[in-house]
Amino acid sequence: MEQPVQTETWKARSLEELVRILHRIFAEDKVSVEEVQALMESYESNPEEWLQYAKFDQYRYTRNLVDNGNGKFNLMILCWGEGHGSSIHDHTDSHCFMKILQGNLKETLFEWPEKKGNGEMTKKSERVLRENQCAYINDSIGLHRVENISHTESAVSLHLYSPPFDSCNTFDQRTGHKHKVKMTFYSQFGERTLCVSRR
Ligand SMILES: N[C@@H](CS(=O)O)C(=O)O
Ligand SMILES: [Fe+2]
Repeated sequence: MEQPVQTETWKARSLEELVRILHRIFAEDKVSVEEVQALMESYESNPEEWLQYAKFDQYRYTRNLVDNGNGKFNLMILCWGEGHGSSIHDHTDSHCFMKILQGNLKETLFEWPEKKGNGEMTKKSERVLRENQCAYINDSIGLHRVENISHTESAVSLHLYSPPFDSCNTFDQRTGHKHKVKMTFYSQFGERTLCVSRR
């Protein structure tokens, strides 16, 4: 008889412990999506532990690297000012976990456009993610847009991507046309990333 698959249930009591357990999980050959999602959800957000990474920009959401997961994953904190949102995008064939540390974020799911892409993109669903919730998406589920729709409160989220990636496609909602974009970190390990401009 088949044994039900036993996934471990962890409780991360701090951000540091969460990172430690993630390293252990991702050192294995096979990683269970449910296990990672449950682990991330088990961490009760404590601003004292993540404030050093939470660097906001006035104009758009920021991506702040917390840990590079020994090359297996990237863990980062995203800071969303009032009204900030992402464009519709994919996740470059990676697994994407998104946990809310503060505030609420609205997630809208879209279908992949037809090959050519020549018309309004199809909305599949939308939901509001609340503090401590952890959502999951990958390219086979679809595309999404994430927004802090609040006019009075900022939002902070913790994202894990595996394998790590540094570019993705964004999509125009009206036409479905896609556009490859490079993604950057606003800060890494708590230090603001230097912008070097070359001529
Ligand atoms: N995937 C996006 C954030 S989100 O809108 O899910 C990023 O890494 O910038
Ligand atoms: Fe995303």
